[in-house]
Amino acid sequence: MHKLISRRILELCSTRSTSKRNYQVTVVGGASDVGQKLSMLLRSEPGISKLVVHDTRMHTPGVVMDLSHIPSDIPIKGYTGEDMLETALKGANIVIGVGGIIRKPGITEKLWLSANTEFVRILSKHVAKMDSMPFLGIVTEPINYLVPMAAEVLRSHGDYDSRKLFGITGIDALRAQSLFAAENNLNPNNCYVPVIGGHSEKTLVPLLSQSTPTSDFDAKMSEEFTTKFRQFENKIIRANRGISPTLSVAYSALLFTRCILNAMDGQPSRVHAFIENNDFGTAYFGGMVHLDSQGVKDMQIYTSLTQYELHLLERSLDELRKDALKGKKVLEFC
Ligand SMILES: NC(=O)C1=CN([C@@H]2O[C@H](COP(=O)(O)OP(=O)(O)OC[C@H]3O[C@@H](n4cnc5c(N)ncnc54)[C@H](O)[C@@H]3O)[C@@H](O)[C@H]2O)C=CC1
Ligand SMILES: O=C([O-])CC(=O)C(=O)O
Repeated sequence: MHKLISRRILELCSTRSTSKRNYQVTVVGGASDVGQKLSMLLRSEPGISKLVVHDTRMHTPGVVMDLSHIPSDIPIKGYTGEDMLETALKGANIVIGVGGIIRKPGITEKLWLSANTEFVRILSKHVAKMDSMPFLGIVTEPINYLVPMAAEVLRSHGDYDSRKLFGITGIDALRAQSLFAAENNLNPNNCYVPVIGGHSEKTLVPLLSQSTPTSDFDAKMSEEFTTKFRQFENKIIRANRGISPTLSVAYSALLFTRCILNAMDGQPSRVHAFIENNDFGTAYFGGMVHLDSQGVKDMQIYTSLTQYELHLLERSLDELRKDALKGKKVLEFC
């Protein structure tokens, strides 16, 4: 039964929206590397009635003009500068936050963190002022504490609906799927490995015990898989000469948007994301989220985890508690 569900999850998330209704999607930080790629992918996504690209970068109009030369029946509009953020958000059903700063050589951890915190703080504050809360998906890192921080800002500035706030973490499931297929010499399209926990080396928990197809990894192989999987982020940054990945990240944000479009239309939909969830003794948790037209319905629960997976989960929860606290505390200094 579980295997069938897993396969279905894959089908659902990669199925294009067949939406007959129309929805506005606003990409904030849309002139960034990830934002441009995501906007290009969204340009031909059915179910979107209007694509809005917002960024503080002065070349944003050029990015929008470039995108407009890809023939599409989806109108596209661009806005530049923080004073235009309110206008860019107006009417949005889905808002994707992909701004801030990318990790790259010369950018210190402190600068990276403060720029990304500021980006998410400003975005959340403006979203809180909207007439009704749109679906808000955050790509900006570190997700483990910027999503809890966004919730705090939304709560203190307006009507906050926790069912509509998501950290976009589909990249983790895509990486686990690709690695599992490569290690087993399988077609990735037929593989699935659930990933729970958070979006950082110490909090990612791949569940090989729940894989499709069933894994015959012994304990040592499972540990090796987990280590390799958890190091993917650093490995790709190193291979990219110090720069964060953008292609697969944009693709995972496309899948996220698609799943939300399907859910808004009342179709069964599930998405891999980091959300407010108290079920595991921490305020926020990531995994496969079941959606309905109002947002989060519940999160997939897995049984029969191995001792090793339970140990990883315990350690992950400790870290997630600290990250959520950091997210709340960081606002005191803003
Ligand atoms: N969740 C994930 O797996 C990953 C997340 N990321 C995150 O995605 C974000 C974007 O990465 P890149 O596209 O490579 O960054 P980038 O450095 O190419 O661009 C960042 C963009 O954010 C814009 N921006 C900054 N403040 C803004 C504001 N207040 N309003 C509107 N726009 C604003 C900048 O003008 C710039 O265009 C980064 O924060 C990074 O942490 C990147 C890779 C993986
Ligand atoms: O933190 C970053 O910039 C990169 C990242 O999240 C990832 O590759 O999963």
